Amino acid sequence: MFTITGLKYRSILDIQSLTIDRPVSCITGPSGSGKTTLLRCLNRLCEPDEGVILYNGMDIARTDPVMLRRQIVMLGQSPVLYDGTIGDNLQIGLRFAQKPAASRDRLLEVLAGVGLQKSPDEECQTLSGGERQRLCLARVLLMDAKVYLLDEPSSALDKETERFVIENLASFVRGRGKELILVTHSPEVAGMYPGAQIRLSGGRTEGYGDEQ
Ligand SMILES: Nc1ncnc2c1ncn2[C@@H]1O[C@H](COP(=O)(O)OP(=O)(O)OP(=O)(O)O)[C@@H](O)[C@H]1O
Repeated sequence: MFTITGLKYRSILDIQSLTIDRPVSCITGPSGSGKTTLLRCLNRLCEPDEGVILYNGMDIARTDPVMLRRQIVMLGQSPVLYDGTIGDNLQIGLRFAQKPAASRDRLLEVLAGVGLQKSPDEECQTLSGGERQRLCLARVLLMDAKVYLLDEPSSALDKETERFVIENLASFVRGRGKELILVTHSPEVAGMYPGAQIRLSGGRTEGYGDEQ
């Protein structure tokens, strides 16, 4: 759960009060309204000029950023794939986080969770844009974080795959007491969580869920 008070970041964000307390929340709003910036503030990739962000009651400004980002992981809009196999690309996030490597069964499980029916041994150079996006998503899910901040995770997917992936993500976080906050331009995705939309306009919140 995040509690945001008096948040200001440059001239981009000005949020007086916002509590994000649902298992799955969507940040929506026009291009340039500050959605990515808000997401980045939640794991200290952006440091606000003013205001306080509490995560489960803890002031994130007073938390070690590396420790914080182990619990609160972010997947940006243009994640990087490395040369090598699908398996290499899945394990690399764990290696960077100094976590033990995942078993082959676990790799297959996360790939299935994002609807990617590929072998971990396959090279990733030939993957399509939507397959690459899902591989990056699977890499982040392997991190076993408490909160997943996902910036347009389904932008390259067809509607059917999008629904499959987002529903799987939602049941993954709900089943394990985790949280998912995703930025989306997709009316279909936002429509799946009508009570949990944070609507941003010009860096200000227009409402969250039933608050409006
Ligand atoms: N580090 C920065 N320095 C200056 N301006 C920035 C910085 N980061 C973002 N901006 C500007 O802040 C505004 C909000 O950007 P942001 O990426 O948060 O928007 P967004 O709502 O996620 O947009 P989109 O839907 O197009 O991804 C934009 O006008 C952007 O150009």
